[in-house]
Amino acid sequence: MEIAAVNTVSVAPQTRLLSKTFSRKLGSVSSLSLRSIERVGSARLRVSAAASSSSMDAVTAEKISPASFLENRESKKVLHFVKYHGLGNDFILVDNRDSSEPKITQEQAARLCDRNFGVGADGVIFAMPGVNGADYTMRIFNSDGSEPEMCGNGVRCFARFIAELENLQGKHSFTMHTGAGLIVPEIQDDGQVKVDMGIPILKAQDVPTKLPGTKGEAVVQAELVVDGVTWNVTCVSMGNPHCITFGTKGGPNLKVDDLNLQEIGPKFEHHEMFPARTNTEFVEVLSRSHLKMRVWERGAGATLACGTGACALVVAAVLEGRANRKCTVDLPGGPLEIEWRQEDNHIYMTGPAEAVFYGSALL
Ligand SMILES: N[C@@H](CCC[C@H](N)C(=O)O)C(=O)O
Repeated sequence: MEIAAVNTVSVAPQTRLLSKTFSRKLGSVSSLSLRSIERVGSARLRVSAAASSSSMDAVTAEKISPASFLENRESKKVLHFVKYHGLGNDFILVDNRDSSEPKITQEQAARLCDRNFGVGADGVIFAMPGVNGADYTMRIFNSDGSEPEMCGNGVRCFARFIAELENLQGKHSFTMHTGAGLIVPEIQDDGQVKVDMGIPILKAQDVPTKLPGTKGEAVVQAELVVDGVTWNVTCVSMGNPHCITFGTKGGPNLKVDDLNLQEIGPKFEHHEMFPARTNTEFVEVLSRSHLKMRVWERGAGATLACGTGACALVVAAVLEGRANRKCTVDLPGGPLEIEWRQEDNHIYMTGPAEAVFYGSALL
């Protein structure tokens, strides 16, 4: 894949996403990076030099180059996107409301997610028409191209993306169909998004894990041998599978900063006990209402945050008697507020989601 630096491209006139409101909002983002991606033919991908500007208003009338971008910008080959992140867990959001088929393939998504040869992201999210009475459908491809059932940080980004597309102001909630069923995000007055993440799944075969149940059908503080070391793990599905550990058998409580995630993460992800692979959360208990975690995500590796992971680990901490039902979870990218509510058994996650740049890719 050949990379060529090209002049910064302003795609504002071509994208319907850049409403006046959106432009104004993006304008308030400091050090905004604008990128434009162009793939020419099948093998070449061009990435513009990232432009830093203290305000969107300063990014005006830039030279548009190369010519092939101009030629193709109105054609079907152009993919317009907006990049969002939730605590550094970053996604390319695609307005797919006119079709129930994703606008790009899983292979194309993996190429766009590449941090050296593409836009760079932990995944691509498609905002699609709703099914079964839901307002919208969310589908997501991981950065390796695989398709997970759910994504917590992605839901918050999705909600903010929909609010921009539909020009919704203030507090607003809607329903989303996902691979994990119906999910209900609510945008708060302060811009944070509170999400009803539904009921955690604990039955071993539904997580799925081949580990035998230790508390009825649930896998709680079970032993898992990884690379010759016995870890204690609890398995929870939030629609997608999670393996949560607070440390090794008989070992001290985890100090998550000391972990070599790149080495240990893949060994959990591909462990034979997880037939659908797994996300893994390594957790340090700071107090009964304050937990700290690092995550190795299935299909994406070490990320700065994982919303479903934060929910799953609070469930695990409660089941293991380590924490209360309402916790602050510190992730590498920042904190999330999580509550596993006794009354309805649902988990609620509250946190931010921000737009960071928009662009176009020629496919
Ligand atoms: N980061 C996400 C989870 C994304 C999916 C995950 N990699 C999987 O394959 O299950 C989140 O915020 O929940």
